[in-house]
Amino acid sequence: MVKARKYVVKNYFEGYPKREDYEIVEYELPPLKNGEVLVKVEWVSVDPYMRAYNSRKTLPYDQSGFQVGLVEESKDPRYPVGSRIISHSGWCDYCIIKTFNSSETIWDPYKLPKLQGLSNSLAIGALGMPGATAYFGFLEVCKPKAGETVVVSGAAGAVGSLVGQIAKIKGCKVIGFAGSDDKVKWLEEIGFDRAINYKTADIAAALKEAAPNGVDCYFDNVGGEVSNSVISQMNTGGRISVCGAISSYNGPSGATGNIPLMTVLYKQLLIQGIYVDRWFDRLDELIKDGTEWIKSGKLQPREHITEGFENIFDAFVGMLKGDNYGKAVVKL
Ligand SMILES: NC(=O)C1=CN([C@@H]2O[C@H](COP(=O)(O)OP(=O)(O)OC[C@H]3O[C@@H](n4cnc5c(N)ncnc54)[C@H](OP(=O)(O)O)[C@@H]3O)[C@@H](O)[C@H]2O)C=CC1
Ligand SMILES: CCCCCC(=O)/C=C/[C@H]1[C@H](O)CC(=O)[C@@H]1CCCCCCC(=O)O
Repeated sequence: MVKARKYVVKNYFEGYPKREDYEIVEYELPPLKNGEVLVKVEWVSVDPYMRAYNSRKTLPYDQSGFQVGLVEESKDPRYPVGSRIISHSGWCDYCIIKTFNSSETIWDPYKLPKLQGLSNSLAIGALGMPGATAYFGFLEVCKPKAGETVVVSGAAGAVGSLVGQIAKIKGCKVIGFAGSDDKVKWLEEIGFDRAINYKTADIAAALKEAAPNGVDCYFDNVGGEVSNSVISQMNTGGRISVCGAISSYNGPSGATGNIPLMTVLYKQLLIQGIYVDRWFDRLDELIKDGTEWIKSGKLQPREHITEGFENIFDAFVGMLKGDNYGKAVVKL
């Protein structure tokens, strides 16, 4: 019998999640059935949606989340002992994964893609769900052209830092918004033409100065005041990919600001909300381009690594508060 631990959410969050909103439950895993594998979890992801979806769930619930796991016992020949599996099995240290419905949706388990020697953690970051969000959500919706001006909010985070770098690969001018001067410095080091600290700058004035000819593409991770300012400065025919609205997740629900609809109208802007799920069947395209770009140094995926099962909660709240540069992951 294998003993496992998992995080169970007991409460609806008020403001930032609190440690007492979670309980760590220890339990014994049952024997494996056909079509199941026993997995030792190696990497766990902490993501903003875990905050945003809390109010929609029935309590109590097991905290979901992507993870990379090592197969220690197998009753599915497709996943032999010693192989690795990506699944949405949540914050736990051991688990049993049902493999029968592999790879039908983004929440089904799938084999760790071939990462050519890169860290397996990238499979839940730049070469996994957040990477696919950046790659498809930006390229398919914003359809950037070389020379265009691209703005990214949440630019120093997992998705945003990739979008900005992909935009540079595509020959665009890139401006990012992030929450500290040190993040601004890092973004400029990895190739952003300009980064702006949204907490201290006059957002509209700083953007006007950084993008005197207006904005063609906007990849929005945050909503709120930043988005209102950016949308107000879009050029005719501009494209906006609405990926997230984290400025509203920890506060009163729906507090995403006022979209300047008259600008949308007279600039004929395209605004599209995206859910990465819809591109999941094209993950191989991300893996191909992403590994190539990383290996050649064109894309530098940064990870903010916290160690230890007991520290997953702290990593989660730290990410919500902006501690992370790039993808926040936990190594068990
Ligand atoms: N649509 C989809 O399919 C998907 C959507 N998403 C969305 O993408 C966004 C980014 O996710 P992800 O890259 O994983 O997370 P990040 O790695 O960007 O981490 C969250 C970041 O949000 C920033 N932040 C926190 N509070 C605020 C605020 N009030 N205003 C502005 N920024 C804030 C912090 O950076 P800072 O220091 O700069 O404030 C923090 O680092 C989220 O909105 C998420 O929900 C993610 C994956 C899939
Ligand atoms: C309502 C807030 C929108 C948040 C946008 C966002 O971050 C979406 C992320 C999803 C992405 O499309 C793929 C995912 O895995 C993320 C959502 C996962 C939803 C599962 C929620 C239910 C659960 O906790 O089991």
